[in-house]
Amino acid sequence: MTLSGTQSARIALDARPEWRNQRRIAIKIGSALLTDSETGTLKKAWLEAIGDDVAELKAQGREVILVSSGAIALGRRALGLAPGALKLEEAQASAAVGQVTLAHAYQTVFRERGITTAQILVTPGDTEERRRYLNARSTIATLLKLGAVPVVNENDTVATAEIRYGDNDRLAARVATMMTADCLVLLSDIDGLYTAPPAKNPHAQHIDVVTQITPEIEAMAGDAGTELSRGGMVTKITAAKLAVSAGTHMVIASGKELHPLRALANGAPCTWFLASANPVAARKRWIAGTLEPKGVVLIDDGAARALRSGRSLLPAGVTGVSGAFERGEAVIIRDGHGCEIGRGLIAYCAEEAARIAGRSSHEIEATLGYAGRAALIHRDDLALLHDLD
Ligand SMILES: Nc1ncnc2c1ncn2[C@@H]1O[C@H](COP(=O)(O)OP(=O)(O)O)[C@@H](O)[C@H]1O
Ligand SMILES: N[C@@H](CCC(=O)OP(=O)(O)O)C(=O)O
Repeated sequence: MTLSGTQSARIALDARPEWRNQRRIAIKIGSALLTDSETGTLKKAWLEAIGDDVAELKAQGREVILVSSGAIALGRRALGLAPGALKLEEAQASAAVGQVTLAHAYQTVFRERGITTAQILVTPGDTEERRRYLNARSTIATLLKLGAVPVVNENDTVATAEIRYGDNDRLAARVATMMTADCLVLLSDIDGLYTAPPAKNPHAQHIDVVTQITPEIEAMAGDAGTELSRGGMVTKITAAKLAVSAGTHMVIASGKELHPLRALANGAPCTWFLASANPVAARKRWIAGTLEPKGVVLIDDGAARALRSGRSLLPAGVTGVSGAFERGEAVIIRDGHGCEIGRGLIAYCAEEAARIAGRSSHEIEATLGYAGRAALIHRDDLALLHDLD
């Protein structure tokens, strides 16, 4: 049976995922939390408290990715722009100024806690186009492996109206799903979703858990955004749809008080949107079922055994390549009998893949003239038939 929104509101709190089981966590921080709307400056004490919270999460062995807004809000005041709506070019100029302040503030506060931060500026193309998606994913994965905290924002200075997210809620959902995060936390000025916009509906009720995003749930969001914050609840629900369909839980929690992540761990009120699958399984299904394969890679028996035991596909095990594909596109992998054993996102275009087929990884540089990735298909980008339900 499908639960409606109001039924899901009555689901017992024990339906919430355990906070302690969330190993890779993306956290979105909105402009209104981080900046003072009167002075257009950073709220230093708030950022210090987030630094403490993230340090605690990292000490528990978790990986943290921050998606932080605030560049436009910080930059506009420095440029002397009057309050009110900004033209696109003014917003972009403000972001160029404010992003420097923002990145420096994170670097300073986190360094005091022994944490290295890294700035990642992305456009929708970087998270959605296959070729660039692999680059963004692999850079962020490397930073996480090395213990750093990536601080992501949209590359507002170059993104034009048609090709930008515009709000960081959806950007955060894309980043979280691209990184197969277990959960995405949207820190907001409100402690979750209510049955109606609370400012206009004093009797609106708080919703603890959403198991399915029905039209009834979507209708609960009011108008989008304010001058300082772009999305309102509308973009948060869109973000929730993106997240849960890719296996990432999403939670909306209040960031108004200091130490909001500690509060979340201690059971503060919030709204969880539940994903039905885990993010790794959901990504494998996406690779296997959603993407249209653009080519075929034939592999030998040794490579087939290596893949089945969880290894990446190296060029040495490839006996043939066909089709026209770009780096990052999906291909079918067939064994020596011509049977499909799985699909994957390939790290080289068709022409390059054919040239390195059968060669060992250390010959890649001499063959192609540049040092590419050792694996033709990384194990994280593989979906083998025997792994799928
Ligand atoms: N059904 C709803 N439940 C909760 N908040 C809602 C709802 N509909 C609209 N809102 C508004 O959405 C706001 C949060 O979004 P927003 O201002 O964009 O915050 P942020 O800066 O955190 O992205 C709330 O303060 C509230 O006014
Ligand atoms: N990329 C923009 C953020 C835009 C945005 O989504 O703001 P918010 O609604 O505060 O999360 C900036 O840094 O100003």
